[in-house]
Amino acid sequence: MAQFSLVSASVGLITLQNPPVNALSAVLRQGIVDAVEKALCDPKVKSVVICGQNGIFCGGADIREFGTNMRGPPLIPMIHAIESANKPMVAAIEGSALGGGLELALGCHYRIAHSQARLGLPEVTLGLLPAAGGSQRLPRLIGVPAALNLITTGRHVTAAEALQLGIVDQVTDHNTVDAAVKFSQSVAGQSLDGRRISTYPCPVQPNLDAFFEEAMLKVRQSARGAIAPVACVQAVRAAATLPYAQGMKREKELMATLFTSGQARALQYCFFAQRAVGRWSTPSGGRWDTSKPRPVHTAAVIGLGTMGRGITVALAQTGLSVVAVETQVKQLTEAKQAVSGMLERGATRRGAAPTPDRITYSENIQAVAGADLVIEAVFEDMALKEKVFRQLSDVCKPGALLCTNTSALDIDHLASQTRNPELVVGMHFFAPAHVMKLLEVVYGPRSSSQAVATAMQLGKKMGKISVAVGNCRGFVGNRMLKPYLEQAFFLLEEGATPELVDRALEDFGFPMGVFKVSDLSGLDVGWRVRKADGMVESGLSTGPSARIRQGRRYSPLGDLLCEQGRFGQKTGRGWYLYDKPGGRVSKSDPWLHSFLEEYRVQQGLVARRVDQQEVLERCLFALINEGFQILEEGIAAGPEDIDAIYVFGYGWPRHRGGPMFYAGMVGLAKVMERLDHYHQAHPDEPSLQPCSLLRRLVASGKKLHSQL
Ligand SMILES: CC(C)(COP(=O)(O)OP(=O)(O)OC[C@H]1O[C@@H](n2cnc3c(N)ncnc32)[C@H](O)[C@@H]1OP(=O)(O)O)[C@@H](O)C(=O)NCCC(=O)NCCSC(=O)CC(=O)CCCCCCCCCCCCC(=O)O
Ligand SMILES: NC(=O)C1=CN([C@@H]2O[C@H](COP(=O)(O)OP(=O)(O)OC[C@H]3O[C@@H](n4cnc5c(N)ncnc54)[C@H](O)[C@@H]3O)[C@@H](O)[C@H]2O)C=CC1
Repeated sequence: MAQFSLVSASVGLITLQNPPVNALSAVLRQGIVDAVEKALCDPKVKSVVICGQNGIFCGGADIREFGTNMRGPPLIPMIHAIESANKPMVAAIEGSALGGGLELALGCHYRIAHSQARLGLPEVTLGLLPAAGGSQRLPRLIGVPAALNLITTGRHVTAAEALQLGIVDQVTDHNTVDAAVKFSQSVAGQSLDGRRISTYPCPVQPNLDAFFEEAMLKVRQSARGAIAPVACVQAVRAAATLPYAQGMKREKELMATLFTSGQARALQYCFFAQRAVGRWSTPSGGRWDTSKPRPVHTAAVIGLGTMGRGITVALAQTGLSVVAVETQVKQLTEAKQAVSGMLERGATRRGAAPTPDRITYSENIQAVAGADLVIEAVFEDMALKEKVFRQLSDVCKPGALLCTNTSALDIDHLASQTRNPELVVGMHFFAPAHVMKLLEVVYGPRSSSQAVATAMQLGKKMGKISVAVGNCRGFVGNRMLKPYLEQAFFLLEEGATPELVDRALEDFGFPMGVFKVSDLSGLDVGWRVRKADGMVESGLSTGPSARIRQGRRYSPLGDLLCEQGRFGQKTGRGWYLYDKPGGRVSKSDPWLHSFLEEYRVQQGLVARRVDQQEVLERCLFALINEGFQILEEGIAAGPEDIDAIYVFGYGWPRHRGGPMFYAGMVGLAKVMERLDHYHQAHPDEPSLQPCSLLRRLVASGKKLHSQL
């Protein structure tokens, strides 16, 4: 609802009341309409202030209403009524003014913001555009380039930037409502003619056609198939070229195409999934709302290679004291330099002071004795990790949490090396650890709920999307990656090229195809794992048995490349060619194509035409099938957990909602039918056999997601 009160004898104060973020639900919209009418009819009221309760102006339209039969007064006439009022309407912005919230404020004649407030039009991140006049008013207020930037990226701006851009009229460090009330009194009675943004001409944009062509090219490149950014550019173009009323018509048409789109549903699902994963639970009864995390003031990191360095930076940036241990002197020296460089660059980006003084370096594990939490990031070698965990168990103070950043190894086995296995969890960061948003918190059967709660809370403080998952080989993300990679290799054997497979995946929306990613992370990483698993036989034998390992189809292609010293970008050659070792730009490699042809001849394989659809179905459905298996085993608590992991850690296109949501969009029956089809053609590939949960869901007609 919206509360109306008279303050300072002549100011009508309208307070938006819909916790937690004052989203513009039907009830709130009705409340605003009623309160505005009251204020305009009351002769005692000379000016009006609109604010939000509990320190937040408004988080925008109520996203939960989308997709339902929306009732209540529509936003657009409500905002027009505010703008056309003959008494000054002032928005008092505290906390956030986002989406419809900012559009409401843009309908007001003046905007006063608290210095800590943040403003933005994030609709594009939900697959929409600012369709309550935002796409037409903002360019008129701040000019086309600045408005286009905010609308196509959805980024939030600080109050200071909003003032500089001209979105707000004043910024205060004091009580925003008091400041707005005073301000409204000072302008009461003045003409409002120059204050109605819809009447402003849009500032002239030089070289309009070229400007919008370039803008469209840019969003198409970065949107990777997302439709909302494209519609946002079209809407702003309408603002720049059409009178306001016609621009509004165009805004509405564009919104109509977005509003019911699958992409909007997927993006809105991601918004809630990102929040849902914070409400974790474990099979042993641990829960987010009943488990109390332990305080963490000092953290330690063991091993300062690629991951340890990033983790150290992320911890220091969170404000913790960090003890960083590395046994190799050369690595330690390099790590110190790298960490201070990363901290400096991070501070420059955020406009904050660097924080290297919070880090103590040591070559000796004894230095971690005072830490509340330790994260081990030494080589992926079980014997080494066992030794480190035994040492930690001896050295650390009682109650210290012992975490491992292992990508795949058994957490419970590591816990068994310590005196307090209940204090051991996985904290699986993703490279680069100070940048990537995802953190898998892996609990073993003996991990205490307090240990899980502590790691989850620390992840949140570090700005990560933390997802609690059970203990199995590869946990959730890497486990699902295995069948995906496997299918990509098989497709090469059957006639595809790395370019074809990557193109299909990139067209689907991944930032990089599977072979480019392999080149980036290093082909030797998987090779080492396959060797440790006893899968690698050196040299190439021929005949079908050469491609069967442990009773299932196996492709030695990756191993053969590694034997040639082709480790990817680091060696300048992998699935692609690079101009030098460490080069970043991939080129098609004729050698690789001849190699594939020779390999097929040697193996008696006849290349056939593989199309993009087969690439997507085999790679993605095999990955999704593993996701169902993971759900069935209870390794992930729900589909949101898997989807969040893939969207935030593996580049799954957000506008497709994550693999499990995508399966629902495609239709579970179709996914199962295609898997069955491919499994019949390839009976030696168990990852193509639909798992029993998928079969049961299809048989019962049940859905995995209530949104679908
Ligand atoms: C606001 C925040 C910055 C706060 O952050 P924080 O404090 O960290 O809290 P959170 O944990 O994020 O949130 C707490 C809690 O609140 C829920 N929540 C947050 N925002 C919303 C919201 N807007 N709606 C509903 N619920 C919300 C959140 O989920 C949490 O709950 P939980 O999930 O249970 O844990 C932060 O929350 C934030 O960033 N929020 C989102 C801001 C945002 O994106 N706003 C934009 C919303 S979209 C919008 O405003 C669009 C419009 O206004 C346009 C409307 C026009 C509609 C016209 C329709 C016409 C259609 C025509 C087509 C016709 C088709 C046809 O012809 O049929
Ligand atoms: N590289 C990646 O992309 C990711 C790696 N991981 C995991 O993180 C862990 C570390 O991986 P990377 O950082 O890539 O390895 P790395 O090889 O870059 O670094 C490991 C570091 O540990 C040091 N070290 C070895 N034994 C030590 C000991 N006893 N005490 C202190 N330091 C010791 C080494 O000298 C080296 O500097 C592995 O378990 C890996 O599986 C997890 C996610 C992603």
